[in-house]
Amino acid sequence: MPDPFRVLVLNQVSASGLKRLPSDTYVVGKEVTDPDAVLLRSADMHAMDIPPGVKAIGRCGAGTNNIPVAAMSARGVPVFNAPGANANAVKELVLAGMLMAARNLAPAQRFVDLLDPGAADLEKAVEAGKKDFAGTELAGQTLGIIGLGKIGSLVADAAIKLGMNVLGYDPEITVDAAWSLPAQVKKAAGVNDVLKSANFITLHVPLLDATRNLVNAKNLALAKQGAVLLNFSREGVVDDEAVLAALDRKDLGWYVCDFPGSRILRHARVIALPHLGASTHEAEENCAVMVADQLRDFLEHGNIANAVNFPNVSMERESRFRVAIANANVPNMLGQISTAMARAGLNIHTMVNKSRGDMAYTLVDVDSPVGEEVIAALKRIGGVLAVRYLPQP
Ligand SMILES: NC(=O)C1=CN([C@@H]2O[C@H](COP(=O)(O)OP(=O)(O)OC[C@H]3O[C@@H](n4cnc5c(N)ncnc54)[C@H](O)[C@@H]3O)[C@@H](O)[C@H]2O)C=CC1
Ligand SMILES: O=C(O)C(=O)COP(=O)(O)O
Repeated sequence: MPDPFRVLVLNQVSASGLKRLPSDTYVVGKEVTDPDAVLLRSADMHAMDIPPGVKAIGRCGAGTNNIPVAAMSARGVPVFNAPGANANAVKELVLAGMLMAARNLAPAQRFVDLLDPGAADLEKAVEAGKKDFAGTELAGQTLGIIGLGKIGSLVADAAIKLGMNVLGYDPEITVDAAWSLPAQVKKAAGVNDVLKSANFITLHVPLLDATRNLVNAKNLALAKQGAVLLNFSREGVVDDEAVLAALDRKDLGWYVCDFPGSRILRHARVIALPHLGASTHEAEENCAVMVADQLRDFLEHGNIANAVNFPNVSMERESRFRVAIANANVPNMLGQISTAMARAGLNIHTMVNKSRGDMAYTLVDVDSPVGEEVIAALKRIGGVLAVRYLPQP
């Protein structure tokens, strides 16, 4: 009986997902030591000393900016995520955010909270107060969407159905995402174009060097007066100081965001939520199940689906003896790998090799057991980052 896989869990991950890792072959929990894999949501792994035995990381969500992806790539460790699994939850909260801003729901709620429940003129006070919270309807307004991936495209679809005009910008849109966009979405030339034209601007990009401070003092100066900015993306995508200045000048009407950094807390025109975008039972379950299944397929069979730093590679088992190799995407790796196997008298039954950027990944099924010396020889090949032997009973 092989040793069970050990999976360290860093956040509150849905039990439905954890159940996908059977207790006879997995030890899963928050106190697990010497883990083979880490499952998490938003815990910050940048400062963490990631144990050398970690073979995979599973982010039960979309964004991986909390994980040192480049360092994991250098170790040949895939970082899995759950594309689209929480997109509907975020879309619905974006709609809520637009409505909260358009209808002044936050100050209206505060007004009602302060009414005296015992007052004889309660109804009169309600009717007198409501004029301060009159708003606008969404239908007919223009929504600008920056980032048209899993979330952005769902937001576009919902906004069109609400009667909004939609303007989208995504310089790296995938073919699949482009196909899933409603035909009515108009293409913007850039962030400036979106800011100039939209009454509502919503951000759905990952936090990358290229997207840090994507919305800043320079482009906020172009915003339509009273425009509403929604940030369900990440804190660093927006320059908070610039937003505060734009709110104070009344250039922006509202800032709705899911990341209540210290600078924006308690501003009267900021609607801040505690990173709630993906916090629905459905999204938590979808993400955890998707990532746990991907992690299991990788740990047990070496197959890779939805790793942000690896190609998708999957191969049906054609023999009981499989070797999985992560290597740099440079010439002659396959030649060296097959030579090392041939030297040990191993016959390759079938193999698959794919690459993505600097990373390549190879699965090799051989006809007979693989000795430790072969695995050691494969590890010694320059450019090989990680080697795993995955025999089946
Ligand atoms: N508030 C919350 O709880 C949640 C926040 N998020 C955040 O939303 C982000 C997006 O999530 P998904 O839509 O699922 O990811 P996705 O990967 O499907 O879409 C991201 C899109 O952004 C585009 N993009 C990249 N750089 C861009 C740029 N400079 N300008 C315009 N577009 C650019 C990409 O081409 C891609 O189409 C995540 O990376 C995460 O940071 C995601 C889920 C929940
Ligand atoms: O999926 C994402 O990128 C999110 O921001 C959701 O984060 P969470 O899983 O709720 O900690």
